[in-house]
Amino acid sequence: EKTKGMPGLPPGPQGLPLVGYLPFLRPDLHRCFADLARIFGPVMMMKLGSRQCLILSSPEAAKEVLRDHDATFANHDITVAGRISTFGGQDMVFQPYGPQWRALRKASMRELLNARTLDSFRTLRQQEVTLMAKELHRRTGVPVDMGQMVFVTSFNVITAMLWGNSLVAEELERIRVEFREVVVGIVDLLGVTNVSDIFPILERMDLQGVQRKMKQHKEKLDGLLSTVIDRRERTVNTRGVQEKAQDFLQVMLELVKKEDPHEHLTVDNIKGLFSNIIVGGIDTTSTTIEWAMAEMIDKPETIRKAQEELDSVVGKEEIVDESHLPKLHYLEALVKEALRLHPPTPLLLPRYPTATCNIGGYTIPKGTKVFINVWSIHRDPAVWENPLEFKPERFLAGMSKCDYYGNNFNFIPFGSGRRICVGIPLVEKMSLHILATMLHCFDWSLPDGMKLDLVEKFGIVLKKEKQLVAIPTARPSCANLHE
Ligand code: HEM
Repeated sequence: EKTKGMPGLPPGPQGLPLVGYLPFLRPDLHRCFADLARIFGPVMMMKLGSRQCLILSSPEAAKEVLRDHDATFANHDITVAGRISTFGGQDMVFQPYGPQWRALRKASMRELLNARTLDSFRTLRQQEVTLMAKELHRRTGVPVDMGQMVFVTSFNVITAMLWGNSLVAEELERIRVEFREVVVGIVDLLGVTNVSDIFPILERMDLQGVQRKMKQHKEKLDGLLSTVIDRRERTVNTRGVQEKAQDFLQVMLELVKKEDPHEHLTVDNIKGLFSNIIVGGIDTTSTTIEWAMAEMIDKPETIRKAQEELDSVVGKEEIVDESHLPKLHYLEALVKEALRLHPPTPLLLPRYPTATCNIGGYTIPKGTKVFINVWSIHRDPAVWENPLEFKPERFLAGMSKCDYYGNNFNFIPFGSGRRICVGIPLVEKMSLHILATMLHCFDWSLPDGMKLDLVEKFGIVLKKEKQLVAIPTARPSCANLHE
């Protein structure tokens, strides 16, 4: 297809009139796209319903979009369910590239996710990780649902940073359980291919019930966040200005009062942002650690190497703290290798161009939905030697300079460019600290008769199909847990 002297559209599979290629897609979308890219190439286009979709599967093509044309592709594509879950798109992820997005991003970076502020929460993270280790110690010899354990720890770390201890213990416990249900529910629904997105004309009919279910989750989330905000407002009012809390919620609430449009935020902006951080940060981080543990249990020599490093850096009988993390090079390589083989967001967060442009020598019409298949880029044999093998050493040798900041397009688990994930500094600390503690304090084995599998379940977050259950056995450093 050619339009007015411009190059043609990228190649791609032919679909049917009206529905396009939709009826032929498999549920494991990342693998399905990868299989098709082997036929049509790394810049591939297909129609899904009324929507033109571009699927990019090579580092070069990703670089064109995320670096060379970053400004044109600086918007995340919002879905009907995404809009509901983010208070009408009032959050950061789905905010169009503009002043409101800038205000949210700036506030998060300045007040929460920069090195200095993150450092000020170091003790808090230590407490939560130690609590996890104590809990695991109590369960020595008993099967533990690893994903759930890490989810609770990540939740405690992140929410304590967001709103400190505004809630009394019993209330916190209740809220934590409800939050987990809501987060899991929202993440699941965000991964559903919703007919309402493909045929906007059908949105009102909500044929799969996705919108109805998402509204229920959003109502619950709204209630939970309102409780947290409400408690804070009351605490500040009764205690007076001098005693007000210094956490992220407090800073955000002050921005509500600002009149300068470059700083002003609404309460829905705060709820949307908190929803991004909780929904987008906790499940992704715990999934990463679950995959890392699963791969390591499958390849026990990796556990042995990680424990040797920990014993030498931390000391056999000491407890890991954050000052050890920069010296744990093998462990860092392990996390990177888990993120390579199992990128938590396998198709990143889809973007769209705000103007018609040229990618890979093809015309990409304005508004096209763009998927970057990071899962297939991370397994591309042209880029990675033995790509299906879990081999952390590759990040110590040839790929040692690969970081998380989207500069090397062979490895982009957090995206790249101006919409790159804001949570990277926190993920780096949390994932290493949790994993280091799990491996330094315990040996791990599978329950009798249980076979490990590494089967994925596609969704907006790529999880293990079956949760990982493993049995901890105490190592010498556990002796220090109860001091
Ligand atoms: C392993 C864990 C995580 C992974 C793999 C991940 C991945 C991603 C990806 C792929 C994007 C889109 C990037 C792009 O379009 O180029 C993103 C955006 C985002 N992430 Fe993360 N993320 C993780 C953890 C977190 C955490 C812990 C937080 C919060 C503290 C967070 C908050 C966000 C936000 C707010 C955005 C939207 C940024 C924007 O639109 O400007 N993420 N993340």
